[in-house]
Amino acid sequence: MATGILSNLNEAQCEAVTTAADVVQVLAPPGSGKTKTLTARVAYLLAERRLKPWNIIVCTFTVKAANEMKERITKFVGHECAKQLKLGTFHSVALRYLKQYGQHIGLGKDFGIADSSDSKAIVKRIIKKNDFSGDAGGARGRISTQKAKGIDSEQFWKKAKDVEQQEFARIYQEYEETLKASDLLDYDDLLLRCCLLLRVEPACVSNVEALLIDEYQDTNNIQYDLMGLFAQHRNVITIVGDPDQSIYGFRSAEIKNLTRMKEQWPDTLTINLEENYRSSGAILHAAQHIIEQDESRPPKKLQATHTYGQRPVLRKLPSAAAEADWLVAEIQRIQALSGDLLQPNDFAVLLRSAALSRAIETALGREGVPYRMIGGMRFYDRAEVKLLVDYLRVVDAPGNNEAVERIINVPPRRVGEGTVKGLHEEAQSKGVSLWSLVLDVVQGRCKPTTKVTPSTQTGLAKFVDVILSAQKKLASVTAESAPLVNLLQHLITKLSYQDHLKRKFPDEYEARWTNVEELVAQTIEASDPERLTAIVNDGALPSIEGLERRTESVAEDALSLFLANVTLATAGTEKAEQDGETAQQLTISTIHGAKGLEWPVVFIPACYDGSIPHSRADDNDEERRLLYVGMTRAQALLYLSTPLRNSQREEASMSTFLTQPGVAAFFEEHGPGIAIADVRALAKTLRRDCPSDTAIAESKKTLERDEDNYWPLTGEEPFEERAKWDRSRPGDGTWSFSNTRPAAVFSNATVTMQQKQGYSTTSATTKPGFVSAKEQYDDILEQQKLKKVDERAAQVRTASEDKPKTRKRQIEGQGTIASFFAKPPGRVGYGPVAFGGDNLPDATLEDAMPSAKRTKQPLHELRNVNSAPLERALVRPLQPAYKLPSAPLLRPSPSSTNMLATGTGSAYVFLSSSPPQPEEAPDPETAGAMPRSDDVGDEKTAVVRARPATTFHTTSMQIAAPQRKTLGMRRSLQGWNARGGKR
Ligand SMILES: Nc1ncnc2c1ncn2[C@@H]1O[C@H](COP(=O)(O)OP(=O)(O)OP(=O)(O)O)[C@@H](O)[C@H]1O
Repeated sequence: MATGILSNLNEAQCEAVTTAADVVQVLAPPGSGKTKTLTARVAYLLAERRLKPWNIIVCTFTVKAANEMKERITKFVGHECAKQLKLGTFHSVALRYLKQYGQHIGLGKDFGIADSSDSKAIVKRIIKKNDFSGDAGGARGRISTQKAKGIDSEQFWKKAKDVEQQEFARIYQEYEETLKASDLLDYDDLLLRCCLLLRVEPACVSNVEALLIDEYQDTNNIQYDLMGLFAQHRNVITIVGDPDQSIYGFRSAEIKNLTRMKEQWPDTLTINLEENYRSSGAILHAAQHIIEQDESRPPKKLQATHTYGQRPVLRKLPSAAAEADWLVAEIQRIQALSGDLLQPNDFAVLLRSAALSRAIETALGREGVPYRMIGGMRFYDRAEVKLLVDYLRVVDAPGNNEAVERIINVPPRRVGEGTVKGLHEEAQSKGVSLWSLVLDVVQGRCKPTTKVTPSTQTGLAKFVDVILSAQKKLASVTAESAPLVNLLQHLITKLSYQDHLKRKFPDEYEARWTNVEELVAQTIEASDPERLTAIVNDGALPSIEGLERRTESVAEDALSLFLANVTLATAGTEKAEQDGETAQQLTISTIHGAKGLEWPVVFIPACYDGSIPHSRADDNDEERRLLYVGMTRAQALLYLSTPLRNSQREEASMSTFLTQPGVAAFFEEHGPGIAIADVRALAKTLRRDCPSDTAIAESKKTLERDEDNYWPLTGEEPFEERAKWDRSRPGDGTWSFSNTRPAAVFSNATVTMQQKQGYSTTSATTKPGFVSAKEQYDDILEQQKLKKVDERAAQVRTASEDKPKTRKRQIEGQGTIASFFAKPPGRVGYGPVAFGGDNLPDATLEDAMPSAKRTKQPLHELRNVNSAPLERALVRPLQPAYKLPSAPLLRPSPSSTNMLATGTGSAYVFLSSSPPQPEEAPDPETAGAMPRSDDVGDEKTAVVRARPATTFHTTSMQIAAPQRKTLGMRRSLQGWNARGGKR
C-alpha cells in the first residue's frame, strides 16, 4: 500500500477508495471528506491497481480544484506520476482532445477560444446590427443554455414560436456563423465538439481505464454525455457529489444526472459518508435544520465529529451600513477575545451577490482591515494585461475579429469607432476577417467602401506593422530563444506601452505597470524550454495505434498553448487565484465562489428576502441550498445577519428561510461572549496552540467593549446613533449634544442641516416637496419606532444611573455612554471617547481630528474656536473623525499579523463607490438568467494580492496556493502575485 493512502480515512471513506465496483457514487453532505476520498481513490488506483496515470481522467469544475487535487495526489504518488494524469477542468480535458484529435471532425489545429468578453461582444454587435432589443449578457447566457441542452441554432430556429424566439434564433445563428468565420470555439463548443469527436472516433479514448469526477451535482447534460464518452471503453467511473449543494441550476446543472447515472449503469455502487469533519455541532445542526425545510429531499444522516461549540448568530441591524460596521467590529472583537488565535485569514464574508460587497468593503477599508476577494478582478481581466493578451491573440490568430477590434486603436492611432464598425461590416459582407480586409487596405490590394481618411490609413498601417512584425518575430524564434517573452517584449516596445499607460492612467500608472511586469514574468516562466517541453509532453494524450494524432511543437505552439491556458485559467467558476506571500487577509466571496472551501469564522450578511432567496431566482430550493452551502463553510463560528433596510434604504425582511418555525432556536441573537475556556475549545477544534491566559487578557484590554452590544438586538438604531441628531438649539445652525433624548428627534432645523450633510431624514413633517403615502406611512412607523426606543432608552438610563460609570457591559438596546459619539465598537481605529457627564461630551480633540493634529485640549474648550471639524466628527460618529485618504490603502507588510494594515506604501486595495459590475466569469453557463451570483468583482474595485485563506485542514485553499514553480503552465498561470490594478 502506498504510504498513508488509507490512513486518516474512516470506514466508509476507505470502502469508497478501495471498492472493486466499476461505477461508484460517493454521496455525502458538506465537510464529510468527499474530495479527500476522491483524491485517495486516484492515488489508490495508481498505487494499488497499477493503472497508468495517462490512462486516468480526473475532471473538476475549477482550475483551483484541479490544482488542489494534483497537489494532494502528488503527496501520495510523487510528482512524476501525478503530472501524467489527465487531470483538469472538463474544458481543459476537452481542449486537449480537440487539439490532438480534432482533425477527425474537421477541426483545424489553430482554432482560437472565444473567451466570455469575445462572446459577449459578438452578441452585442449582432443585437445592435439587427436593431433587436434585449441585453447581450442575457442572450449570451441563453445561447449557452441551449448549447448545454444540446440544442443547436437550427433546431432552435425550427422550434421558434413567436417573434421574440425568432429574434433570439437569429442572434444564435449569427453568433455561430461569426465564431465559425473567425475560427473560434466558445466554452460550450469545447465540450460539444469533444462529444462529437468521441462519438465519431471512440478510439481516441480507448486507453482510458478510469474516470473520476468531483462536484458531480454540478454537471450539466453535455458534461454528463462527456462522462459516458470518456469512459465508454471500460466504464470505470467514480463520482463524488452532494445533491444538497447543487447551486448551479441556473447554469443548467442537472441534479437528475445522479439518477440518470444509476439508470445507465445499474450496477452503480452508492456509498454515503455521514461524518462531518469540518463544522461544530451547533453549526451543523442549524444548517441541517434549514436544508430540511425542503421536504422533497430524502432525509440524510449527518454526524458531527467536533464538539457542539458556539451557537451560530442571527443578528438584526438597522441598515446595510450598520450591518457592515457591526461585522467589522465583530471581527475585531472576536480576534481580540481569542487572544489573536484567530487571524484575518480565518474570517470569510460570503455574499449572495457581488453587489453586496460595497458597504462591507467600505467598512473594512475604514478600519484598515486587509481583505481579498475571491473573484475580484482577475489578473487577465485588468485592462493593461488584457490588451497585451489581445495583441498576442491576434498575432496567434488574426481571424479573431473581436480581439482585433479591441486593439486596433489602442494605443490611439486615429482609427475611429465608426471606421472600425464600417470596416467590420464590410469584411463580413465580403466574407473575410477584419484583419484580412485591413491588411489588404494597408497593402493597397483593396480600396474599401468604408471611408478611410489619410490619417486613418496611417493609423491602420501602424497597426498592421505591429502585428506583422510580431508574427515575424515569432516565426524566427526557437524553443531555446524564449519565444513568448521575446514576443511580448517586442510588443511592449513597439507599442511604447509604458508611455501609453503613463498617459492613460497617470494616477495608477505604477500599479498597472506592475501588472505588465507580472505578465512578462509569467511569459518568462512559460518560455522556459524545459517547461515548454514538459507542457507539451505532459499534455500529450497517449498514442492510440492506428489513430492519427497531431503532435505539438514546442517552438511553434508555445504561443497558442500559452493563450489557451490563459483563457482556460479563468474558465467555469474559476477566478485566477493568486498566491505568494502569506499576508493576513480576510476573504470576501460570493457563496457560489466559496464552494468546497472552509474557514473558521464565516459571516453571511444580507440574509433578507430578495437577497436570499434572490428576487430573480426561479427556484427557492436552490436558494436554500445556497444558504446551506454558505453555512457549512464555517468551522467554528457562523454569523448570519440582516439589515432592516437594505443599501437602497428599502425595508428588508429577514429571509424566509430563517423565519420558519423552529429556526430561531438554533441561533443566538448576538455575537458570542468568548471566555478563556472558549478560546481553549476553539484552539482544540482548530488544532492550534492556545494563546496564554496573559496574552488573551492583554489582547482583550485593547477592546473598547467586549460584548456584541452596541446595536440593539431588535435591529433599531443604537441609542448613540440617534442621540447625535438631537439639537438643543434649533435654528442657529450650530450643534449641541445631549443624551437626554427628547421625543421629537428631528426638528425642521435638523433637516436643513441633515440635508446639507447629505443625510436623509425620516421625519414626515420635514420632508420638502411631494411626499408619497408610502413615505408618510413609513415615517409614521419610523417615528413610532423611535419613540419606543426613546422610552426604553430613558428607562434604561434611569435604571443605570447608580451603576459604575466605567461599566462596559451594555444593557440590551443601548450603547455605553463611553461610545457616545464615538465610532462603532471597534478594537482599533480612533480611540474611545470619554465623557465627563450627561451633557456636553468631554471628548478630546484627538477623537475629532486627524491624528497628526492631535492635542490634549478638551473638546468643549475648543468648541468656540473652530467647531467645524468637531461637528463633522460628531455628526458622523460611524466614521473616523479624519477623512480616509483617497489614495489606495497601504499594502500590509508581510510580517504583519495584525488586522491593522501596516503598510509599505504600495497600493493593494481599491475601494469603489460605484456599483459592482458583474465579473466576466468565463461562462459557458454564467451569463444566464440569474444574477451573476458567483461574482464578487467590482470592475472598479480591484482587490489584489488575493491569496488562499489559511485553514486547518489539508483540503483547504491553503493547499491550492500554488508555489511559483514546477507544475506546468496552467499551474504557473495561477502562480503570481497580482498587483493592484483597475480597468
Ligand atoms: N476521515 C477524516 N478524518 C479527519 N478529517 C477529515 C476526514 N475526512 C475529511 N476530513 C477533513 O474534513 C474537511 C472537509 O473535507 P473535504 O473538503 O474533503 O469535504 P467535502 O465533503 O469535499 O466538503 P464540501 O462538500 O463541503 O466541499 C477537510 O478539512 C478534511 O481534511
